[in-house]
Amino acid sequence: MKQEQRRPLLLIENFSFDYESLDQPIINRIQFSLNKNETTILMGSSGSGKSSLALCLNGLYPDAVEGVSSGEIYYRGKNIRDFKKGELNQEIGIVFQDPESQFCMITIEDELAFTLENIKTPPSEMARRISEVLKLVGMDGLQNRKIHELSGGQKQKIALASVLLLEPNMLILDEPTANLDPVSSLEFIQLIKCVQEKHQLAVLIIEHQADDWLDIVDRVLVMGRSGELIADGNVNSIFMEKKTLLEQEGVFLPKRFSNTADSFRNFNHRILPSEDVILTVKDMSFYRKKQIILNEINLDIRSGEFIAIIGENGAGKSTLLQLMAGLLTPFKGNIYFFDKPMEHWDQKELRKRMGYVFQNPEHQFITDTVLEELTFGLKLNGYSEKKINSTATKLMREFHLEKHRFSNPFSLSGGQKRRLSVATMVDETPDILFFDEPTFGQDARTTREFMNMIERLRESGTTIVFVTHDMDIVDITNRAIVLHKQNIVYNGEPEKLWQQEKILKKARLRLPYRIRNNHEEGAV
Ligand SMILES: Nc1ncnc2c1ncn2[C@@H]1O[C@H](COP(=O)(O)OP(=O)(O)OP(=O)(O)O)[C@@H](O)[C@H]1O
Ligand SMILES: Nc1ncnc2c1ncn2[C@@H]1O[C@H](COP(=O)(O)OP(=O)(O)OP(=O)(O)O)[C@@H](O)[C@H]1O
Repeated sequence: MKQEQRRPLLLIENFSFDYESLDQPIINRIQFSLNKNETTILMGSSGSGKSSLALCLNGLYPDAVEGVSSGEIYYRGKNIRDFKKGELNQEIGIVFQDPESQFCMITIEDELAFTLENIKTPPSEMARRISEVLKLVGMDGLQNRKIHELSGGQKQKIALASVLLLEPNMLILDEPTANLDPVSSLEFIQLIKCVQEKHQLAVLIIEHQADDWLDIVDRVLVMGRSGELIADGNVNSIFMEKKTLLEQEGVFLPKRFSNTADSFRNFNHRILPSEDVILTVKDMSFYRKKQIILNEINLDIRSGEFIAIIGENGAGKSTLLQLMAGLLTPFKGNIYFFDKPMEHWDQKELRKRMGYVFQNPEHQFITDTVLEELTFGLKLNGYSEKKINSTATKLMREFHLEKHRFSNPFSLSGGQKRRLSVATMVDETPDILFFDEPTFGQDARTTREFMNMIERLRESGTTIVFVTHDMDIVDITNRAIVLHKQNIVYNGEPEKLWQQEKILKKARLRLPYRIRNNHEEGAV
């Protein structure tokens, strides 16, 4: 533990918080302090209130939401209620779970300049500061790019850059590596370590999977489902002594503390794909604004396969997924679904036979309640009310959304949104399901249940295609497809991919934990 901790930077005393729309407090009489020069990780099951707490800590809540708080929070000894509007945001920088919600300008440069203007940086210094911070987050030279045209991982890096410009004393990062490729994720953690050490920051990281953070974390806090703080201590004391409690709460134990880290390995190997090709990508190229994204791609997908599309941030994974699902049209070449060119399919029929889960769940929501979201597709397909109700009830139970039946989808927690977006696509059994990073933001229990559901879908004949950055999940698929520089650079069994050091390196991938653990030396 680092020294220099006289008065806590942030002191939280008997603090509770309720959303007016919910019948019980989300945060329940919690008490802790955060210190200068200390890195803390906050864990807890999905929906336990971690993001809500983060927003209370930097003073955005309860004012910005229909909610009520009690108890006190002090920053450097001063009650946060007594800070002027906007003052605390400079002291406590927060990178939101959904970085998109953080941006107000069109280009990267304008976004960062806007932040600098807010803190009254002289215009003559702006270009230098922007260039420096972009270099720091690995986005050098991309000043003029439009933010909405960035990949998910690139957006996350810009959100961090924007907060770093404020030079805060405390940094709150809500699932900051969720959309980063494996190597960017490790680099990001190192970046946080450097920034933390250089400025002696207090850092609070909200994460479901603590593994890669362990070396820089001083302290672990865990929120329970009842909104109480159920654990507060150092890494060893929490993950060794409170194992059972954490498992009961559905919190991921870091793999080095867990006996079940390999549990996914038993999945899927007994379900063998058939030889029947259901989808073919033929000589397909795709451009965005004259820039080539995918070049002459050829690919067959067989019925019953479980496929992972992987590669570095911005490699074109989501683009390929959307092309295969008929949501984008190739610039050149063709895509055939059951031997019929995509453009000849009737859209309604196609949507019935294919499901697509977007990287950002919010892009999928079209109604005002969870229940309506779940029944929307079923109604379109003309099912009886009885069938619609029973399917919606089953899905809400399976995805732990019963309590939120009448909640607005946009007010759900990150993990709940992700579960809802998946649930709306599995109301029937389509021929093929495309998932863009379906497991990010999930706790251990919901990830396990999700993977069980994937197995059931495969048993009933659905082909599954994932975009993922989770190499332990890639490890249990039938086939890994690696994208790099507009091309497929690997297309085959994951087991053989793990031996291709050069490909792993250039595509910024890592080995799965089981292999890293077997030969720690030289592991990627
Ligand atoms: N604006 C809101 N209005 C009403 N309820 C909300 C709102 N935001 C969050 N909630 C509810 O509060 C609870 C806690 O949400 P929060 O986002 O804080 O959880 P979390 O621990 O960060 O979850 P996750 O790990 O899934 O991101 C959830 O049940 C959620 O549905
Ligand atoms: N709407 C858009 N307009 C222009 N360019 C875009 C648009 N969406 C994505 N791009 C660019 O296309 C490239 C591929 O993006 P894509 O989202 O397919 O990458 P990805 O491999 O899924 O990345 P990530 O892992 O970060 O989600 C990136 O360079 C991205 O900046």
